[in-house]
Amino acid sequence: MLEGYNRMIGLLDSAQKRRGMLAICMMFVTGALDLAGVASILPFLAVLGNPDVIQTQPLLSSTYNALGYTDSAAFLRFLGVVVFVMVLTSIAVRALTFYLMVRFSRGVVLTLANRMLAHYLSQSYEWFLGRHSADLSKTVLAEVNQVVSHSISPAMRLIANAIVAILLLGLLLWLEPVGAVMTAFIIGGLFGATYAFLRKRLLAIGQDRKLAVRERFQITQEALGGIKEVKLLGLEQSYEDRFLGPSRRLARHQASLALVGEMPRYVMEALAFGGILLFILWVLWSNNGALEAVLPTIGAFAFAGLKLMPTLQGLFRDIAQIRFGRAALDELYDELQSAHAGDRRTGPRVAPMGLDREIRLEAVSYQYPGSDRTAIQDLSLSIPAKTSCGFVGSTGAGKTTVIDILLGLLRPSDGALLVDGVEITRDNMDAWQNTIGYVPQTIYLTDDTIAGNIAFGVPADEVDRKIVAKVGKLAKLDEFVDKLPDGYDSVIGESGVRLSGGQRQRIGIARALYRDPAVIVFDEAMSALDTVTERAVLEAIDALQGEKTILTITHRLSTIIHCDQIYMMKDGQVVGHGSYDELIDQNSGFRALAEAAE
Ligand SMILES: Nc1ncnc2c1ncn2[C@@H]1O[C@H](COP(=O)(O)OP(=O)(O)OP(=O)(O)O)[C@@H](O)[C@H]1O
Repeated sequence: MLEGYNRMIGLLDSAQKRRGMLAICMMFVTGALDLAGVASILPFLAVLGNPDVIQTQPLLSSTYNALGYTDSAAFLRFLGVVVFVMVLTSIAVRALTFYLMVRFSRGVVLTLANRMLAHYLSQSYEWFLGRHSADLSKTVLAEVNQVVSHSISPAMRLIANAIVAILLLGLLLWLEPVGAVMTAFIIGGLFGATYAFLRKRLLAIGQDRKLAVRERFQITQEALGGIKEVKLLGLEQSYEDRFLGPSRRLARHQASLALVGEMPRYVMEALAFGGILLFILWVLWSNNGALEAVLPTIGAFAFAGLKLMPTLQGLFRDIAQIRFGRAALDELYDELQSAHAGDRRTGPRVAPMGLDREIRLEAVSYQYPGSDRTAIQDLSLSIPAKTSCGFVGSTGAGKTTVIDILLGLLRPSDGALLVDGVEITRDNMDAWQNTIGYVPQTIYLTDDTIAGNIAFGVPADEVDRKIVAKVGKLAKLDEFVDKLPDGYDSVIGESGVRLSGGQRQRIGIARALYRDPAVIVFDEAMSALDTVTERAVLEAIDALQGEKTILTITHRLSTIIHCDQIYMMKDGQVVGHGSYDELIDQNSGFRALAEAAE
């Protein structure tokens, strides 16, 4: 339990720790005011039972005289008003505490979710290769809520309620030590035994809840992400069935937790009722049946018991919730502790380092994390500035890995990436990456205008229209855009103009060109295009020859016919190098590829 508390504190920043302390204090004040309400009943009941106590009890008689009362009925009314005001105040403070608590917990959800997302985004690209994106979404969107509602909030209530319970028990002890000790033993024993019995089970269902939530995220992402295949293969029912399993488990565990939290209440109500009856009889017997003498004690005991019951019930429910929430808390905490930060770009955009002479890979090897073989072995190559270079090879040859190394997304396990003779390290990585424009196989379009999509990531009011028009022309996008009623302001994406594959690809090229990079990487960018569209896109690329350094990886030889040099790859190594014609002459593997493509 203590370790759990330490972990929760570790998740909060210092302002939240302060606010959390304030909320706990307020919860305690609420409890204490409740207690004061109970205590204020005492004199009221005493006077109600026997008005003579006004004279015999020193505190009552001095108040009575100080306030100038002459009539005990009027004084009783005054005591009634005092009790009522106490109760009202306690209700008002309770409402304020509730508000503070809600604000605090929502605030923690907000900042923790942001912190989690920032933490993920700051991980290296390599780190993401071993992760399932549904899992990361789950932690940011669901687990943060879970940790706040089932760990942090109950833990705070627990502290405040524990103090109130101790005070209430103290009051009972003062009123009637034997009865109080018996009450503490019976109720404490009941809760203790129930918790001991359920401890392991609570932890287990908390763990399985986490797995069920993960499965739900994965199934949803799979079904909606691959909707085309799901529809074509008629997999709707199968996904619905798969989703039902974890959903049922989740519902069952939540219901179990709610039941566990409430369980002792029913037994306790029966016990408390019987206990109070027994207590009255016992107090009467020990006072020889003088009811009015013991009425205040019985009344206060009953009231304090009435308050103590929900407090202890709340304590038990919170302990059960914390146990149930432990799996999610541990996951979030470990997640924040484990992965290292450092790949995050902060501050203003660094100026591109540019490229004057060459990009060079020197004896580079790369092994994917968790893989037992090297994807790239001892690879050396040189790409002069302002030339074009193609990478070909069958699937699994290592083309993507080489490009990811050139992009600085993967760090060589051995060897180095040099740009104009300078090794690319963590320190100059931003400047190198800002030198590159990247065109992937599938262009990710946002629900924005064409101009917004070209100037991807630039705030709308900072988009440079002249550059948009210039790169649009270079990417051969202008013919299509000129026909649209709103031109570059036409909205595309989910709610706008539908685009063909070639048009998407040309938006991708314009996007890569927007920041005027010295290097452009085409990563299978033509694979999904038909040959006519490919030719049109290639014309756009041709226009860049001699201006930019162009790197292309592809399966299709037609894409790289005009490249200045081509690297043919196999099993992570270069097995052929030269111009298209040279390779056709000299490399049988390349010839076979070319023949297969015809
Ligand atoms: N994330 C990964 N984890 C482990 N091994 C990987 C990973 N990605 C690729 N590999 C392995 O590295 C080798 C090179 O893969 P790479 O993706 O670079 O080839 P490629 O030539 O680009 O293939 P394709 O044309 O199919 O994209 C392959 O053997 C592949 O199985």
